[in-house]
Amino acid sequence: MGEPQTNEQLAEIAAQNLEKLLASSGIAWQQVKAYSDITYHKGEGIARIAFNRPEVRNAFRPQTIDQMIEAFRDAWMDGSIGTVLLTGNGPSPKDGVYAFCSGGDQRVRGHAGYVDDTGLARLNVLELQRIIRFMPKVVMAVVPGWAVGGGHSLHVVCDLTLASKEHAKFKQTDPDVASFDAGYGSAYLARQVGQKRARELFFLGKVYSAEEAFQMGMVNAVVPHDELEKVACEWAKTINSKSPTAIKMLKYAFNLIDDGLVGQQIFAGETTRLAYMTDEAREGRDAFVEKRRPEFEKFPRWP
Ligand SMILES: CC(C)(COP(=O)(O)OP(=O)(O)OC[C@H]1O[C@@H](n2cnc3c(N)ncnc32)[C@H](O)[C@@H]1OP(=O)(O)O)[C@@H](O)C(=O)NCCC(=O)NCCSC(=O)c1cc(O)c2ccccc2c1O
Repeated sequence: MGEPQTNEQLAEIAAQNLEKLLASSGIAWQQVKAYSDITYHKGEGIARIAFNRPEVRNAFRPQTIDQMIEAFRDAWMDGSIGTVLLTGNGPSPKDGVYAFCSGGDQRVRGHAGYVDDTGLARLNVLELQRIIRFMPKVVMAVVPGWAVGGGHSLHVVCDLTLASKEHAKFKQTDPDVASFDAGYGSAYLARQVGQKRARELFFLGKVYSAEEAFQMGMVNAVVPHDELEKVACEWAKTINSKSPTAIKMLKYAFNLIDDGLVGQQIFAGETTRLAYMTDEAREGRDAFVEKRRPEFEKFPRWP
């Protein structure tokens, strides 16, 4: 891309790219908080959380994931947010290539994990996966470019994936760098694309286009690149127009069979919340507080 540029020039190009990207959605985004490795915006009931290290294909280091976890927890607790978009800013100011995420930053991989500022070796992307999986809101992966390694696994764990027709590329490099996501990244992928395809993805590490990923069943829609953010926000608005309880219970219902007792616990927890909202439950609580016998005979035994 022409002459080598200074870090300041690259930062300026990246900032301009981000401005264009945010404007392309048609949402009046509000920045929630400034971070070093991610960006976090909210608007019209949608949270947009993005990797912001485009010069390394949005590879993550431990602090990237710590920041992601903080943003996701905020979106989880914010009652005005119905849908979260997980994406990667770009393109790279160095060479114009787009990325969703290229997985763990191999430059900070130590002996036993990815080393943070305190010297601790971490695998905290697994915690982020669990938040995406267990939060009661729809999380949509918006894939503008490379989704690779641990970045591929993140799109797999999201509820939905939209991919750029021109630039999205899917690739599993884990065995190339002697790593393996033996949880959602592989086993849940097999639920989406079938056992043979999932094994092919991991064992061969080939590159798949958005269209191929769609045909396989791991992408919901292939979208012209310039419309990706806009379409993602349209999908989010449609989801947000529906019953929040129904969406939450459906997400947990879809998860349940693959999540074992944790899945049952989460689904059951939400049925407890619904039960707490009944007159029958209020009677149980009130009778205890008022030190009297609960009058449960008032309540029907629904067939
Ligand atoms: C993503 C690519 C296929 C893109 O190829 P391309 O040719 O377009 O770009 P370059 O290779 O030239 O990259 C440009 C620039 O970015 C740097 N970079 C890219 N990816 C990373 C990365 N992951 N870490 C560090 N740096 C990266 C690259 O070095 C270039 O820098 P320059 O300074 O030279 O400009 C291709 O880049 C690629 O294959 N990348 C590596 C993908 C990869 O192997 N990722 C790690 C997989 S393992 C993983 O992610 C993982 C993490 C976990 O925390 C786990 C936890 C628990 C279980 C499993 C885990 C896990 O598997």
